[in-house]
Amino acid sequence: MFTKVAPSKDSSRRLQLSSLVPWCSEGMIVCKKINVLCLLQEELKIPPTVEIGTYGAAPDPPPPLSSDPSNKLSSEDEASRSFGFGTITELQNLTESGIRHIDAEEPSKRNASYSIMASLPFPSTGAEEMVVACSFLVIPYDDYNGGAYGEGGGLEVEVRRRAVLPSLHIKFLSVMVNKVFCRCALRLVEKLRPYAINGASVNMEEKFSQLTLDVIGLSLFNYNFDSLTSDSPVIDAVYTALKEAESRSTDILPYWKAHLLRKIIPRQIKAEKAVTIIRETVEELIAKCKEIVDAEGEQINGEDYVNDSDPSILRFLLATRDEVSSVQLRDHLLSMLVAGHETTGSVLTWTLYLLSKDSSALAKAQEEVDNVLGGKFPTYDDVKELKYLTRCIHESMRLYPHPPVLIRRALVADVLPGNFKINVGQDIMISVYNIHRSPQVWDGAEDFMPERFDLEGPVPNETNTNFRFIPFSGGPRKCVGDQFALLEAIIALTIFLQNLNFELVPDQKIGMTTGATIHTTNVGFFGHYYKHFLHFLNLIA
Ligand code: HEM
Repeated sequence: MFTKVAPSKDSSRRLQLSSLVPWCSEGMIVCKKINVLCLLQEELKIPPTVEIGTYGAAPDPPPPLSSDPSNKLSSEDEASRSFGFGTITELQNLTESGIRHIDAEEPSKRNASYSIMASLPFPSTGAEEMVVACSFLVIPYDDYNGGAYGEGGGLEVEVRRRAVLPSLHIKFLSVMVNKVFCRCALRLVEKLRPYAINGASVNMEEKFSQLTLDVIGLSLFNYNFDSLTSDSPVIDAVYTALKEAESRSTDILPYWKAHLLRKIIPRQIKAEKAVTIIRETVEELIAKCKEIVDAEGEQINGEDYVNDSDPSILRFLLATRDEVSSVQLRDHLLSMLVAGHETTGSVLTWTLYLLSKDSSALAKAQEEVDNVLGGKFPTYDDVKELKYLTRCIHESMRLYPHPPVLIRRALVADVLPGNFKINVGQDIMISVYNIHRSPQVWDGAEDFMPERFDLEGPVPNETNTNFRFIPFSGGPRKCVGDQFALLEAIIALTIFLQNLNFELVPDQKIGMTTGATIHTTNVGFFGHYYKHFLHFLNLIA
């Protein structure tokens, strides 16, 4: 998305948003590929292998935890299984029509991922999926694995979450606001100033991607990618690996699982090299940090421990001295790098885009920023007062959720609300995009209306919206970085709005293309056909 910038103060904080980075293949091709994949899987009777965001070779399909389907709940039990906000029966009542018929008569003839995808009518109302989302996102690890950012089995995910969650405490977040988020955002503004002065347009998707890479590097390992300023082999490697992860999520066949092919196909050779560079860099950072922690005999003092000279998550994790190997630590950190980089960059891109299309919302957000901060840097406490801007970000995540689809693989046979019969090894895909844009779920579903989320009410999440709003997913696999990401996005936009005005470069046809997140693209389609097409694409991408 290209934008034109102008310095704030005198005339304006104006930046022109314009065209786009087609990172991924054009949408129609993606959706055809997935269809073909599903048909092939059905034909060959192999479990689906759609993966998003994994590094390196994918693990083998997990063995079922329970080989005895009779251990499953009876239908009465099923109906009364509680999900914290109601039983399945109540959930079904959330939609007027309940779940639509979805080829449930002959489930054994189909692979469920195909079955579920094919039988939800396109465009789906979103309401059906909301009900399913309510139920299976909150089911414990043992029953479903696979997430948007990796396929780790239940235990692996639990270990990872237990390891990283304590590091994201409030004190850490407030230190990050000051030491990392504000500084990186200011650096972005400095980088944009020349564009503003010269009246040149700028690709904001690229700039936000660089910003969020710098932020996540500093926060995770106190490593400055400095991608806003420079190019380096490590930055190249990160982008190559991320792009590969995204491409794999839409490849027709997972040919890259074959060891030999990984050694001869140029794209795979490049990807393997990139992953090696990243792994070695992170291993080096871990080793260095470990040396310092050991030399200082550092001991953690309390749950909200932050080291002043190095407040990173790596330092916290090493100082806690939990039983975790360097390889595990490296993989925890890399999964956070993948999960936390492009997502936040995309949220920033689309929020800016939406604000550029709605001058009254933009004016309100700018006014709030000026009133609350009066030109000073935002602190952790100030963020609570930036209510309108925060709702703009929520509304942007409603319209453009990243990732647009959540994936789970069933480890045991199950029956979801609406009598969706699920067999072991089958994939279930929930289109967050459809839920978030469903007219049965939202009034003015396609409109950008930040006020729909009460400014004085609680921050919207999956629980207080009954799974109508699930940008960070929900249940045991919910995003661990939700608070971090929200703060990062609020601070970046605040500093951006304080310093720059912006407008879209006129006459652009901005569209979407999906990978692990929704990217902007100027390969556009118009009107109803385009929307219809996207609905379809996002349901199965
Ligand atoms: C606005 C930005 C972000 C969005 C929209 C987002 C959204 C999500 C979603 C939807 C999931 C998948 C959950 C599922 O499969 O049910 C997820 C997982 C995850 N996110 Fe985020 N995320 C964001 C930023 C971050 C950041 C900044 C971090 C790290 C600091 C992070 C760390 C993770 C991790 C580690 C997982 C995997 C959890 C697991 O393996 O169970 N995310 N995120």
